[in-house]
Amino acid sequence: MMSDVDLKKKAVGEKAVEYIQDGMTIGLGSGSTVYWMMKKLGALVSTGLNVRGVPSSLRTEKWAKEFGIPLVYFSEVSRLDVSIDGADEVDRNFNLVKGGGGSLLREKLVNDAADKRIIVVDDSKRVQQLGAFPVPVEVVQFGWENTAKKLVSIGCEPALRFVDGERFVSNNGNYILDCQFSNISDPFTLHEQIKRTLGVVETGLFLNMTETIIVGEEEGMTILKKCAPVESVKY
Ligand SMILES: O=C[C@H](O)[C@H](O)[C@H](O)COP(=O)(O)O
Repeated sequence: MMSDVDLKKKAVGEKAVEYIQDGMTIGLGSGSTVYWMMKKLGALVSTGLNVRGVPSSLRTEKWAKEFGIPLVYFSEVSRLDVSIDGADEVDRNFNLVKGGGGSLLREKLVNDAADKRIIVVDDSKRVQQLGAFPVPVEVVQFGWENTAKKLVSIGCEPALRFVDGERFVSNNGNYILDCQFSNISDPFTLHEQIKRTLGVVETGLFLNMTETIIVGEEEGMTILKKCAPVESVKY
């Protein structure tokens, strides 16, 4: 049986597919919420919807192939019509923490190329202020220990990510440092500080990178849109 959280993820993932129209090129995000969007999208493709997707991770690429979603190389498209992605935290200013699954760099590249960016989350991801979830920071492997020390000096506790007892290596061949800050009052300044650190490739702070957030709740969902009234969908 599916857990309550999984039911919420499934509901918002499937809802996001309503934003997709025939002929669109779609940025396919990563993670367990996006999985449901892709499954539904695959079903629509099998009944004739004509779309193509750019995957933001190898796992997403695998799912796309499994669900029959046609893919196109990122290098072959200049813009995407829409991107649909998950997040680890969303604040009320539409800023996000992403990268819990380690796909932040490709996700940022893909989302940045989209004309419309939709985020799908369950309500446990909504926060007053970013930072309870440690900010994933992708760093080059060479000299990562020194990069980590530099990050300590800007006020965080970085932890090298391990998965199944092994050092996690991103799809780009880099390590991830999960950086716990005690308080992220200004995510924009923090992002710039981290980016200026030698050895850092990208941060999981996605700032001003979405206009629509679909939040799955117990009895429905809330659709948050920048500069538009909140929509409530009840079951
Ligand atoms: O690197 C992973 C991504 O940023 C995911 O979109 C994020 O971690 C949310 O994943 P999930 O939908 O599985 O909670």
